[in-house]
Amino acid sequence: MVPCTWKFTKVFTTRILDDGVIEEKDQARIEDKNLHIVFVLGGPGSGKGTQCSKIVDTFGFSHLSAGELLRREMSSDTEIGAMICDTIKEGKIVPSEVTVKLLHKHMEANENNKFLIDGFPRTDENRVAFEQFIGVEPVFVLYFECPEEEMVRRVLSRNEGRIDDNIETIKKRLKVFRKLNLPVINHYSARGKVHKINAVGTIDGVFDNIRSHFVAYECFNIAPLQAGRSDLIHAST
Ligand SMILES: Nc1ncnc2c1ncn2[C@@H]1O[C@H](COP(=O)(O)OP(=O)(O)OP(=O)(O)O)[C@@H](O)[C@H]1O
Ligand SMILES: O=c1ccn([C@@H]2O[C@H](COP(=O)(O)O)[C@@H](O)[C@H]2O)c(=O)[nH]1
Repeated sequence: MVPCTWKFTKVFTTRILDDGVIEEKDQARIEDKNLHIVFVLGGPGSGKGTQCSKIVDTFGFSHLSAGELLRREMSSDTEIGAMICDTIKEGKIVPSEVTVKLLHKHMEANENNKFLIDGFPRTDENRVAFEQFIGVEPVFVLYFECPEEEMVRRVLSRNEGRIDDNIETIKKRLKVFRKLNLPVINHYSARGKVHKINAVGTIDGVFDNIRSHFVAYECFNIAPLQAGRSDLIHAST
């Protein structure tokens, strides 16, 4: 599968506002966007969310943290919310169908076509579900390498009140990471898509290593697609 280049069409959503005014909003369907997806993977506390904010500011991607979307859904007073809560407390993985639907919903509602998907796919089953349902593979994958002691230290001092930031759950999350998440990284590694990032160092120092991968990608894959930028392809070959 290649980065998808389906034709661009629009759908119109109609909404009646409180004052009776009819609002028509044109929205690009996800199937019709020329998507550029980067998966951001690494163990708990390796710094994925922190670096995603910097990538958003510098390269104009939209950030979708699968964990954050699930935590928001968890606060809804529904059966699914309760199931997500139990799963997260145990450091286990929420069924693919739930997570992929949430990601799809947010990608469709967002006009951007460049997405950082943080903390997903967690399992091979997640990966296959995403590729089949969304119909696209990532253009590349960032993998944050960080020693486990450092990840534990960071998570325990994060102080955001998360139900899974305690030593018992962290041990379970690390086990799940080794067993289920590493095979996903190996899958993409075998396809030459993984950029390993040394996640130890200052936040700006780590970002310096990440930056070059986005600069190279934008230069060869995004800028040339924009009208009048084909000169960049020729200039660099
Ligand atoms: N390079 C760094 N050096 C020291 N601390 C860092 C660094 N990067 C992030 N942190 C801190 O470590 C904690 C975890 O970072 P962050 O939330 O970005 O990790 P994450 O990989 O997104 O975690 P999770 O998968 O558990 O959501 C935060 O408190 C953050 O401020
Ligand atoms: O795709 C996903 C992402 C996350 N989860 C669950 O959420 C927690 C927290 O995720 P973070 O990425 O660390 O914010 C994770 O331990 C899983 O329980 C998931 O099931 N599927």
